[in-house]
This record gives sequence, C-alpha cells and structure tokens, in this order.
Amino acid sequence: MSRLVVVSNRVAPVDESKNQAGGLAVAVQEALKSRGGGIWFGWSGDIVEGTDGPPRIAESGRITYATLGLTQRDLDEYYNGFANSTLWPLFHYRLDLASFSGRTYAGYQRVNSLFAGKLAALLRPDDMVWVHDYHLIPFAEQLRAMGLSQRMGFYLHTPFPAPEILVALPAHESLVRGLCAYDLVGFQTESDLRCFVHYVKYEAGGSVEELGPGRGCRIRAYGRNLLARAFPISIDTLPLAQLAAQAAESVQTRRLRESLVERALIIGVDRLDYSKGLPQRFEAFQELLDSYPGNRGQVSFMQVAPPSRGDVAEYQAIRRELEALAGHINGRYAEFDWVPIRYLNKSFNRKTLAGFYRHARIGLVTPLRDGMNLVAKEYVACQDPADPGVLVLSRFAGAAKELDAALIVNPYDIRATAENLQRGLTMPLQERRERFEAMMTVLKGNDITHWRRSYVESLAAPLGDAGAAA
Ligand SMILES: O=P(O)(O)OC[C@H]1O[C@H](O[C@H]2O[C@H](CO)[C@@H](O)[C@H](O)[C@H]2O)[C@H](O)[C@@H](O)[C@@H]1O
Ligand SMILES: O=c1ccn([C@@H]2O[C@H](COP(=O)(O)OP(=O)(O)O)[C@@H](O)[C@H]2O)c(=O)[nH]1
Repeated sequence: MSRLVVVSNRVAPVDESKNQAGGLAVAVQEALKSRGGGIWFGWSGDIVEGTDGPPRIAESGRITYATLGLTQRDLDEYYNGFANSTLWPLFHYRLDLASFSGRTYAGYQRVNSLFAGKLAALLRPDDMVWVHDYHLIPFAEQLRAMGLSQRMGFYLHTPFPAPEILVALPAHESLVRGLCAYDLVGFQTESDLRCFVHYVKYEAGGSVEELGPGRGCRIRAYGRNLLARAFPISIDTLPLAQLAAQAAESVQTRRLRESLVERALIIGVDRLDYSKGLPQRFEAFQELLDSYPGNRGQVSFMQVAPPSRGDVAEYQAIRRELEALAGHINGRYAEFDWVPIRYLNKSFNRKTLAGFYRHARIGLVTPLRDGMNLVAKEYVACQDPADPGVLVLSRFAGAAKELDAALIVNPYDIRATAENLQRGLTMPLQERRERFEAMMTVLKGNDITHWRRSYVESLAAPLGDAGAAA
C-alpha cells in the first residue's frame, strides 16, 4: 500500500488525551493511520527570518509532522494576500471585496514552490499526495515541474465559483491549469463540480465524460487526464452525539442554562468572516423581535464569533460593523434583566460547544456562501433525540444540499429568515423529531470516516477505475 502524504496550510496535530479536536484534523489523522502512517506537511504557524533549512520534523506514532515557518513577507503575500484577499472573496462570490495584485500572486506561487521543493525531498516514488484547499492549488504543478509523477489529489474546502465569477481573476487560466495537474480533484458539492466542469468545457476547451450520478467526471484538459468528483465533507456524527449527551450536564452548559432563566436560546457559531452572513443574521433577529414582539424578553440569541484573519482589512471592517450592530440592537431592546444578543469574540472547545448546541432551541446558520459549514452538521448531531432543536440553514451553505430537512432560508431575505425563526421557535415536537431524524440519517450515512475513505479510495484507484470507488 502506498504511503499517504497530506499537505495543508495548517497542520493540526491531535492530542488524543484532550478530546478537543474534531472534524478535519481527526479525519486526516485517521487517513494517515489507516495507511500504516504517513506525513502531514504544511505551515508551522511560525514567522521566521529565513526559510532555507529543512522542515521541522516531529513524530507521533507512525505519523510524521513536517512543518515549515514562513517569513512575514511570504505570509503577507501568500496567506493574507492572494489566498485570503483574492481567492477567498472570489470563491465566495464577493468580487466587490477581491483585490487583484501581481505581487501577491507571485508571492502565492513562490510559497507554493517553496513548499513543493521542501516536500519533494521527503517523497518516495510510490507515495500518494493529498493537498487541501485554495492556499495550495499550484502545489502539484510545482511538483510535476520537478519531474515528480506520484499520484496527487486535491480537495477544495470552499465553493468553486461559477466561471462568470472566476474569469474576473486575471490568473484564472493558470489557476485551473494548476488544478488539472492533479489526478483527482474533489469538491464539496455537485454544484461546485458543475462550475468546474463548465469552466473546463467552455473556457479551457477540455473534454468531459460524465460517469453517472455521484460518480464524478473524467476530464481531459491542458494535456492531462483527471477525475473530478464531489465528496461532501462531514463530521464524526456518533462520537459527537455522545459527547453532547455528556456535555448537557457540564459546568458550562449548566451556567448557560441558569443564565437564560427558561428563555429559549438561538445559537450561531462562526469564524468572524464576511462570508458567514452575520450582519444579515443580526438584522433577522431584530426583525423577529419587531414582528413577533412576544419574543422580547423571552428569547436570547448567542453568537460565538472568534476573530479570524485579522490582518486582512475586510475582516477588521466586518468586526467593526458587527460591534456597532450588536450594540445598536441591544441598546434598542435590552431590559434591565434581559440582553437580546450575546456577542462573543472568542472560541470554545468542542465539548463546550456540544453542550451549547444541545441546549439551543435553534441553530442559526446563514452564510451568504459556504463550502460546507460543519457547524450546521454539528448542531444537528448534538441534539437530544427526544426533544431536538431546529436548524435554520442558508440555501447557500454546501450543507443545505444534504440537510434539506432543515428550515432552508435565503439569508438576504431578512423578513423570511425572521419568519422561519418564529416557525422554529413554535414548531411542534413531532415535526422537530421528524426533521431531526431525517437529518441524522444523512449524517450517519455520510460521516467524516465515509468522507475520507471515499476520497482516499478514489485517489488510490487506477485513474480508469477512480470513478468506481465508494
Ligand atoms: O485557517 P484559517 O484561515 O483560520 O481558516 C479556517 C478554515 O476555514 C475554511 O474552512 C472551509 O472548510 C470547512 C471544512 O471543509 C468547510 O465546512 C467550510 O465551509 C470552509 O469554509 C478554509 O477553507 C480552511 O482551509 C481553513 O483552515
Ligand atoms: O469557538 C469555536 C468556533 C468554531 N469551532 C469549530 O470550527 C469549525 C468551523 O467549521 P465550518 O465548516 O463551520 O466553517 P469554517 O470556519 O471552516 O469556514 C467547526 O468544526 C466548529 O465547531 C470551534 O471549535 N470553536
């Protein structure tokens, strides 16, 4: 069996004794373990003076963590620059926020080339390389330019935009050519896959062979053959459900419950990112209080929003906007014994969140655009099956394709979102149970283990058979 090498911008070693990590970090660990060990390679999170040396190596069991520091200039041009000021807004349909600069694009290519060169020295001829996310699209092309022919796969965690949006990027062709240097390109949803296929057909002049529902497409473009397919990422459904049952009586959940004094809780949990639709969400909550005044003093909305990518100006701007909005709504409606919005710029660990989700009558997940949105799936898995809460979910989250038993909303429609909040708050138990069971069936069928297995099996299959893997 070939060794697996995972490459991602962030490397997240899991401390199994702490039971705090979830999702992707655990999935990557499992993928590496299931193949008898392997390498996880990426940025160490450190800023360094120079990048001349070899990667820093740490071993844990049969997993090798190989990490590299970046200089401040590299970080500014690659991570804050092209990745998070160009690709992130573009892939989330925010052309108005995307900046295009030859300097940051050159920095992005330079860091990809630097990473590829450092990894190349560690690779064996029969290794299989799995690269994650928009920070590292040109990675395989850089390895191929060094003469490496190992099997290489890419997984995009964000949406892939419609070609009409993508072509606004001056470097669109070179970016898609970079994607075609992989043997397997995975997307979150069938609609992301369709956008890619559309680009390949009509912009790149490539050919596409459909392999049938859910099996992806064989693609020939830029002189290469590859498989492109949707692999919707998921969560560790059953362990998380168990954790939530335990967390229902944790100190933090008890303190939250006591502080609410019988009031219903609406919860939102998101990185503080303009893609998450937070201003519209705050306005929808305000509309709920306006249109359904019986909720005043009776319902609290808690938004957990840990700051993210704070060196990028647009993230500083959304933070200021939300502070003003939360202050405005609280100033207008608060009473001496009730504050409508609890707005928290901090993060919580997995167990604490599990208990909070379980206690919330509504999980409010309203991104304007999101690759998947794991919070939506986590909220459902954490519910009490006997008395579950209601998920109110944006149609623009990848998760809405699978969780269609949620109350699906258009987050731009503030009024309709408020109506759905009211519907969720008053929904009869029987309907809540039916919706919860339908969503749990989906989440048990496609959990994080299923996701990583289907991806790795597709990557390992000979290209001609790749579409046949589970
Ligand atoms: O590493 P950061 O810059 O702090 O950002 C955190 C991660 O954000 C993005 O997450 C995406 O992946 C999720 C899992 O597949 C998906 O549910 C979500 O919709 C995406 O936004 C980003 O793509 C990751 O690379 C970042 O690590
Ligand atoms: O205080 C927090 C806020 C978020 N998360 C986790 O961060 C992830 C966010 O993933 P999602 O797909 O929802 O969005 P992303 O931030 O990746 O765009 C989820 O697993 C959350 O449980 C967390 O552990 N603590």
